[in-house]
Amino acid sequence: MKRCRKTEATMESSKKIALVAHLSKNADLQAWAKYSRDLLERHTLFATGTTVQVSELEFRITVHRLMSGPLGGDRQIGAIIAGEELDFLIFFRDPLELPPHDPDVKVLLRMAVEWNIPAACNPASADFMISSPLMERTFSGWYPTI
Ligand SMILES: O=C(CO)COP(=O)(O)O
Repeated sequence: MKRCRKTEATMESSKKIALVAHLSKNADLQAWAKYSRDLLERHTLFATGTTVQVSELEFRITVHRLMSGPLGGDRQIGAIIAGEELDFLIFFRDPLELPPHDPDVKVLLRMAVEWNIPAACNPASADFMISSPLMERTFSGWYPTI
């Protein structure tokens, strides 16, 4: 199998962050976003359909709206990753229930791993990652190229 080469990439101090939550985890994301609002507002935010409504309405955080997850939102985030326009993924998944678009979820998480995107799938991981000193400065990592 052909392997990818890794090419250096730099994240700026203002990160591009995608926020996603499955329906049963919207309350968790809401609570986490409220707690982390001051940190989040320094960055550029993207969110899928329902998640964006929760974030904008409750906390007045401006986010770039993507499609709802079941209608292609996860794949849109994957495309943003492939376009080298995403630095960070916060995705509160429901581990107990498979959504109808589970294949899309798997692709998104696979892409986050492959593209070396920090991905937090629960509030504690998100807390540790958003409070990292690396969030406030440029960071040199790598991304895959064939
Ligand atoms: O289903 C999702 C991610 O897989 C999230 O989609 P919504 O934000 O539209 O609920």
